[in-house]
Amino acid sequence: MPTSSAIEIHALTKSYGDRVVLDDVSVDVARGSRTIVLGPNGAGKSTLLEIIATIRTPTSGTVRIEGHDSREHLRDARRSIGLTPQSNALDPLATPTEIFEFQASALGMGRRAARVRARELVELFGLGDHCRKRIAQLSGGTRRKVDLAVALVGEPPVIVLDEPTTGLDPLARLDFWNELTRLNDTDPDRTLLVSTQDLHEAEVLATDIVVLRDGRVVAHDAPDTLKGRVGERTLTLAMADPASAQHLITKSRTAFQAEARAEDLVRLALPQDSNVLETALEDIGAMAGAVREIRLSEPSLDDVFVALASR
Ligand SMILES: Nc1ncnc2c1ncn2[C@@H]1O[C@H](COP(=O)(O)OP(=O)(O)OP(=O)(O)O)[C@@H](O)[C@H]1O
Repeated sequence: MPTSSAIEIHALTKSYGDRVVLDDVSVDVARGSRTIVLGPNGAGKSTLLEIIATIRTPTSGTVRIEGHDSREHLRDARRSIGLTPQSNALDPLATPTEIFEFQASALGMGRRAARVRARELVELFGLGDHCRKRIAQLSGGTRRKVDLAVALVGEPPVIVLDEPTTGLDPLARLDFWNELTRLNDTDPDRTLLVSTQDLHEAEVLATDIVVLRDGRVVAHDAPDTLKGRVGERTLTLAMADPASAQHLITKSRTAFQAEARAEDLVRLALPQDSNVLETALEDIGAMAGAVREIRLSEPSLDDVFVALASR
């Protein structure tokens, strides 16, 4: 019976000589998720992704891709996965169409099927104007799209991307993120596993986050759950005067507290999944004229990273 995990990693270890780079890593990546791997430089992100993509071998442990053990059933595991590597590895003198057709042939497609697939990918990624230019003539953002398209030639259900938007300008990044979410939205069973150093990228894309530190998994959860673990959502109100602040603290059914830095400020901690906010807003509504400003702040992935990824 198929499991709900697209990737199952069990007791994975990778050592180079005495140096342990991945230390007993066990993670299940949910099918259809966009799972982001975070961690400081040298944490082992690329090593983990490359082992999953079957281009490095582990020292011990197992990886299953869509149920295929990557040692015992390497061909099936490879067919289930597409990798967009960290650095741009495309032939600068080839055109996107040539690259797609070459990759399709390498996957065993006949010439006609390869041509059809190349045309589909040009269409899918809006590469019409670029498909006959050489890679060296394309912008960084367009090259990254070609990298992603290459990973998709064989329509694998799992796509692995190692730091996909490094070096792209903000608009090209936005465009690339749209492509990634679209891929996932159009096929809810398609799984994306992405490593990044960019916490904004993680914020935009992640349905799940894995935090690696020193080759170990120190957290694996939904972004909001991780944020809830390292901090709390807070409602802060600036009241018209200290008397109104005091009035709200005494009258509200919720636990508003005075803010030490100013007498007209009050704050309320908002636990996840509770109706404290609803109650607080009703109480605030009753004295709306006395409220100057309302601010809702949440812990961010920066807070998660600092708390979990740094030593
Ligand atoms: N072929 C190798 N031989 C020896 N050590 C290696 C080799 N490849 C990687 N390492 C070491 O393994 C550790 C993890 O490297 P890896 O590239 O997986 O980390 P990373 O989290 O992707 O880092 P970054 O964010 O800087 O890309 C690093 O200390 C690196 O020096």
